[in-house]
Amino acid sequence: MTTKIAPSILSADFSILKEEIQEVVEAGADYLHIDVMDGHYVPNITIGPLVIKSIRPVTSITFDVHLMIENADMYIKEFAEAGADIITVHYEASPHLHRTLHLIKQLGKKAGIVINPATPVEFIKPVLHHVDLILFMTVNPGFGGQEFIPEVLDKVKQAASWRQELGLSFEIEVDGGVNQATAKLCKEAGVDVLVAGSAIFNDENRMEAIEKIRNA
Ligand SMILES: O=C(CO)[C@@H](O)[C@H](O)COP(=O)(O)O
Ligand SMILES: [Fe+2]
Repeated sequence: MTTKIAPSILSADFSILKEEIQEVVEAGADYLHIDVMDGHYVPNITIGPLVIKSIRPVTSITFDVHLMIENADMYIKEFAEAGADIITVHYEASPHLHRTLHLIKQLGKKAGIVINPATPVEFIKPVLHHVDLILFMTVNPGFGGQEFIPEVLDKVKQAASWRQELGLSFEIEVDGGVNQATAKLCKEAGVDVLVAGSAIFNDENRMEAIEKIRNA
């Protein structure tokens, strides 16, 4: 199966966000990765449901919404109604994971769980049956343009092997520092979806940037 590419709009030019989105969609993106940061869970503030709602009519591409917020349960319905397709919550910020994942699914959306580079993959084993996607952060969340942390790939391999053993079908996604070189390592480890922000939006030729990562 070919690797899916999810451009992260965190690195887009927000003054022309509509055009930036249209460009990566036309260039062959599979998902649009949307980073939501609250200034509490991570030291940065980005976009909320209002922006997602306003870009929803621009494209029918899958909106992959990465929540880096505290009290996610309070806002999930709003993100679902705004147009999210996949809603991913941080293990580290979700004290009642089963409840949170159930809430996302009840709203008819795909449920994802994300763990930081230093969080052991064993911590999410109890919820593997309840997720559609596992996102492995390959940088510490908060900013684009950081350096890839290769140790995370051992966790990716472990998740891929559990998936096979348990007969599950969740997707494995990585996020942070993905470029042509690191994409190759990710693919070898068993990654299905590569998020890339700066490597795509800092390249004038978005189609070429996407293909370089996809075919790494
Ligand atoms: O969630 C995050 C950062 O917290 C990411 O989605 C970044 O937007 C990835 O950016 P690059 O590392 O690819 O530049
Ligand atoms: Fe992200």
